[in-house]
Amino acid sequence: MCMTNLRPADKIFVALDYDNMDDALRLADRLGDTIKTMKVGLQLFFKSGPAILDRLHERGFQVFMDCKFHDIPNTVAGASDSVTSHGVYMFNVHVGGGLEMMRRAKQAAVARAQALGIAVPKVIGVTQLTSTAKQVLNEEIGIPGDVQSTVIRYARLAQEAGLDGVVASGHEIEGIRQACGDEFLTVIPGIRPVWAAANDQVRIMTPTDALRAGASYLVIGRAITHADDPRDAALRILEEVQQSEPSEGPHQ
Ligand SMILES: O=c1ccn([C@@H]2O[C@H](COP(=O)(O)O)[C@@H](O)[C@H]2O)c(=O)[nH]1
Repeated sequence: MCMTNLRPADKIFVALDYDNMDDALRLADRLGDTIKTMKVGLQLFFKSGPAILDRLHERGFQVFMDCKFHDIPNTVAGASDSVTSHGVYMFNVHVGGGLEMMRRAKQAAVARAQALGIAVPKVIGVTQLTSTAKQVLNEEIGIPGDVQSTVIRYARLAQEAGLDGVVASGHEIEGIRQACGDEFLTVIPGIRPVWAAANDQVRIMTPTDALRAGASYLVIGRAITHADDPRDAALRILEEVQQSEPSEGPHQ
């Protein structure tokens, strides 16, 4: 699928990082006429269980299940089978789990989706978290060199395993596209409009710059969810990115 044909709003995933389903659904409902995909992470999932996926699907949203599986191949295959049975649009695994783990995740997703006659979810590899700085990578995690080189190496590995794309920061989009091609998805968190706080994110980029760099999708949480008026913040972000994509005129 050519991501460049998507409307800017369809490239934005809103991170529903809430501790209860009511707040999550309230925000989703406020954005439902604009945003198509909601991201469910572990905080919300542990409180709501799979019911949150059903409630979002009933409302017509696609779901990116951000569970970041990282375990032995057999366990990740089982988890991938289970998450696929919920009809999610996308889920992710850590590239650090290795080739076999990623291959098994993808195979399990394909097998379960085919058995159910549903679309195969996009399986995405997490490279290095956007909260990770070079110093942390080198001195705590123990990987030498710059973040960009590691992210690109991980992206190549994810592609070799048959994954559909990777999670990375905006700063690595160009390198990933050069290494893995334009069809390989880049899912980009650490997105911060100039008017939003960085919080715990380190490798940040504005929505406009990330889309200009070729991001397939942007993941945006607190810039929207912690705003005084989350809907207004989402619309402001959309206005900013639409101005940077003049060719998208008819969809705006
Ligand atoms: O490297 C990563 C991987 C995942 N995330 C997730 O994205 C959102 C970002 O939220 P913000 O509030 O916009 O910072 C959050 O749910 C993370 O778990 C990430 O930030 N970085």
